[in-house]
Parts: sequence; C-alpha cells; structure tokens
Amino acid sequence: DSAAVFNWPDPLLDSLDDTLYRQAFALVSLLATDCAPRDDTTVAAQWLRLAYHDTATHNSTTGTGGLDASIAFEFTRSQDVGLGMLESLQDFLGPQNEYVGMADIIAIGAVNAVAGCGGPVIPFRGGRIDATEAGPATVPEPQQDLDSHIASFKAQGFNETEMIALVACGHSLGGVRQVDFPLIVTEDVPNGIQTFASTVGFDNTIVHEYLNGTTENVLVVGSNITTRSDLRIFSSDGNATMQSENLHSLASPDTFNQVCADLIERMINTVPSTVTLTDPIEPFDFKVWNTILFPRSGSLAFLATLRIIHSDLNRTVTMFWKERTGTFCPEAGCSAPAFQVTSAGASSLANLKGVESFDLHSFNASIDLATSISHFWFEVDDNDGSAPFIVDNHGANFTIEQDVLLFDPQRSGLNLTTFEFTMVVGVKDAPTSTSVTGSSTIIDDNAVIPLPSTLNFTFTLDESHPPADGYTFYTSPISRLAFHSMICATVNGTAYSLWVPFTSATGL
Ligand code: HEM
Repeated sequence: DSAAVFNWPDPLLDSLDDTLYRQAFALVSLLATDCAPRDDTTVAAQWLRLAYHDTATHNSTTGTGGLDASIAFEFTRSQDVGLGMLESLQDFLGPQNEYVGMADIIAIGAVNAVAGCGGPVIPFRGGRIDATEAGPATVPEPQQDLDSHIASFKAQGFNETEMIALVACGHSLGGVRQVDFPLIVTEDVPNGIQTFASTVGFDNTIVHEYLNGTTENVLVVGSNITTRSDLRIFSSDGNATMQSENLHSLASPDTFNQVCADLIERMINTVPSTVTLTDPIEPFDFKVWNTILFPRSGSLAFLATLRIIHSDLNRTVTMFWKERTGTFCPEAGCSAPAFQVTSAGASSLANLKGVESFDLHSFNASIDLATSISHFWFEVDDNDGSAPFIVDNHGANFTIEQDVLLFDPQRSGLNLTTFEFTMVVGVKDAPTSTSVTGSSTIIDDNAVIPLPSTLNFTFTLDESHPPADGYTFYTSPISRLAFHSMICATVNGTAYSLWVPFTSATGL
C-alpha cells in the first residue's frame, strides 16, 4: 500500500505524525528507545503484551473487539495481571485529542516497542476508535489446553502456524513475574522474573534456545506441566515452524524479523469491522503546521510553518496567498519570506526511517483586514541551480475555510491569579446572539480508568478585550489538564468550528 497523503488540514494525520516522528511530541517513542528497562523487564515488553491483550478481544466472526483500548476497562482482570498494564496505559496518556484516541497510541507503542528493542520497523496505520466498555475475557491463559489456544487465535484471526509464530515473536521480549504467576514461576529467580530468552532485545534467541534445549522459558520447561503453554504451542506442528532444518523457519533471523513484522502489524491492525484505518503513515516530505489567523492591530496576522525533512540543501521558502474578497494582492499573489528557519528533532522511529531532523520554515504575515485571505501556498528554491517548485497541498491549495471564528493567541494566556489558561477567540461582525462553546480532551492521570475524557465549556463576552478590527472577543478558562480544543460558534444561524491544537494554544 502507498503511504498516507497529508492533505492539509487533516488533524488526525497531523497529530499522528507528530506523535510518531517529532521528538518533542513522541514520548511514546522516547520511553521505549534502547529497549529501556523497567520493573525488571522492559518498557517494550510491557507495551507489546498490553497491545496483544487489547487485541485478544477480537472476534473475527462478529467483527467486534480488537485493538480498541478496551484494555483500559479490563486491566484489573486476573488474565491481565501485572503492574505493567496500568503503567503502560499511563505512558500512553497525552497525545490524545478530538481526533486521536488511546487505541492508536497503544498501536504506536507496539511499533516503538519492537523497533526500540532492535526488531523490525512495522508500518503504522491510524484511525482506531476507542471502546467505551470492556470486551469479553478472551485473553489466552497458560493453563488452557492447545485446542483452546487454537480456538482463541482462530477467533482473533490467526491460523495455527501464525499462532506459533506470534507467540514466539511476543515472547522474544520480557518474561513471567513470580508475584503475578507464583504457580508458574515456582522457584526463586533473580529479580522475581523468569525471562523467556537470555537476550533482552527483540530477536529469535527464544527460538534457538527452545530448539537446542537451553531454554529457561517457564512456559516451556517450568515444573508446572499444566502451564507449559509455549511448549504445547511451539511443538504443535512437530516443530516445523520453529525448526532449523526448515529454511523458512523462525530459526532464521531474517525470516523471524519478517514474519514477526507481518504478524505484529496484523495484530495491531486487528480492529472492529466498523473501523477503517488510514494508509501507512510515513514522515511527510512537506507538512504545513501550526497555522494561526488572528486580528492584530489593523490587519490579520497569519502564522504558518512549513516543515521539510532536513537535507543539506540551503533552501529558501516563500509563502504566497490570495484575497478572500475584492482585490488587494498583485496577480501572482501577496508574498512573504520566512522570518526564521529552525531545526526540530526527529523521533528515534523517524531516525530508523532515515529522517535525522526537520527544518521548520516559519512565516508571520500581515494580511489586509478588508480583503482577508482565502488560500496560501509556498515556493521552494533549493538554491542549487534547479528551478524553484511549488508546494500547494498536492494542487488543491491550502484553503482557509473561514475567517469568522478565530483563535487569538495574543489575547489568550495564562491567568496569573488562577493559574488557568484563558482562551480567547474572536468572532467577526458578531451579533449579540452569538454563542461560543468549546470542548477539550483532558488527561486525568488520577482517573480510575486511565482514558482521556471530554470537557465542555462555554465562552463569555471578554470584558478585558474590547472589540477591535471588526472582531468581538469571547473568553473561557481552560483546565490545565486540557491540551487540544475544538471551538464551535453559531453566528447568525451559521455554525463554525475551529480546532486549536496544543501547540497553537501554548505558542510552542
Ligand atoms: C497462548 C498465548 C499466550 C499465553 C498463554 C501467554 C502468557 C504469558 C504470560 C503468563 C506472561 C507473563 C506475564 C507477566 O508475568 O507479567 C506473558 C508475558 C508476555 N507475553 Fe504472552 N502469552 C501468550 C501470547 C502472547 C502473544 C501473542 C504476545 C504478543 C505478540 C505476547 C507477549 C508477551 C510479552 C511481551 C510478555 C512479557 C511481558 C513483560 O515482561 O512484562 N504473549 N505471556
């Protein structure tokens, strides 16, 4: 499949790209980098197990369940025992907004887990929808027999060979904790955890140690025979899938990586049949980012950034735009040069895709208030003798939908008395009947169920900012737990909406 195309504005792709590839917004990448240790296992092992347990609620016959963050309602079940579950869910809180849920971040976590431990780089697709309640208790358990495991994996969409491989791939990382499974880890082990393999990273040592009889995997050689589920699964086809004589077996490192990449990708893309995922999201060559239009002393200020994957070219970028009504700009459009070019770090996942960093070409244009702005585009000159080229949203132009409801970053700010963020929006030619409401995705770390939730609020006429430049200002305090906000206004019976990402709201 070809990679997803970013047609601005697309808040889902915009946010997912930041979470995947921008260092400053990719905490989910950072935590798992270098297969970081935690709780005597690795962060990656905890994330991969969580992703599988979330997926395990899928029923391929009814098309229900799958990777849908229902694990947030299930993690207290005995089949999900382990402190890694809650810790991982807390790791994943933060990037959510009105477009991106927890389930996409769980999937991003699995991708980063495998890559961060030296495994393959699995493509990521977005657009999962979060469940609002627990799914069935269908996570396979070690004391169940082989037929139950075959049936579980079949329901989840995996045949018997795929079951063997997926378990070997998953159990490449981490191990079994004695506190949680005292009937499986029956002898005292260092740090209270018996690892599945003698290496920490994502590799096929688990397969080799199983085949050559040196394995200490308690689900293979543990004294409790009932819970030797990995043994029953790995040997269920007479070791054909594991065995070294077989060229296409998991004993080959390349085959292991390829089979695991495919199966874990299928695992994270196992979603309810009502969900449609995006094409795989790769770092975008050009990304328009953080645009803000607002009234500023007699004109409209338009802030925009064009993000370009860093290269050694010494590029010059010019922004162009056209009026919304009437005539003001020359035939070729009004234009402004970039006022600064800064470098922004790329995540370790982006590094693995060959992206070192990004160049941010930023613009701060003054737009004529009366004629306003309808659309904009960029001209990029590589300054290497080649002809300058146009970046115009794949021929569709970067269209500014409306200039009636605007977020005002200058009039917004931190209220030093309440320590709350005050958001101010401007409404053009506002009649007294104007109503402005907002909603934010809030992240409450202390909530019993660690899922983002929605906070609604109402704006009131802003007494401290009198009308100016044809705009009337409305204000609302916003909880410090809120990051992104969707603002809606009804003006003269017409509904307008505006998404204010965290980056704009805080001036990052
Ligand atoms: C029949 C199927 C399976 C059974 C019975 C099973 C059972 C277990 C058990 C008992 C543990 C120990 C958990 C702990 O002590 O915290 C564990 C850990 C783990 N499992 Fe599985 N598992 C199965 C399939 C899978 C699959 C398909 C994956 C992922 C693709 C997976 C990934 C993991 C990981 C990464 C850990 C290590 C967690 C850590 O170290 O914190 N498992 N599994």
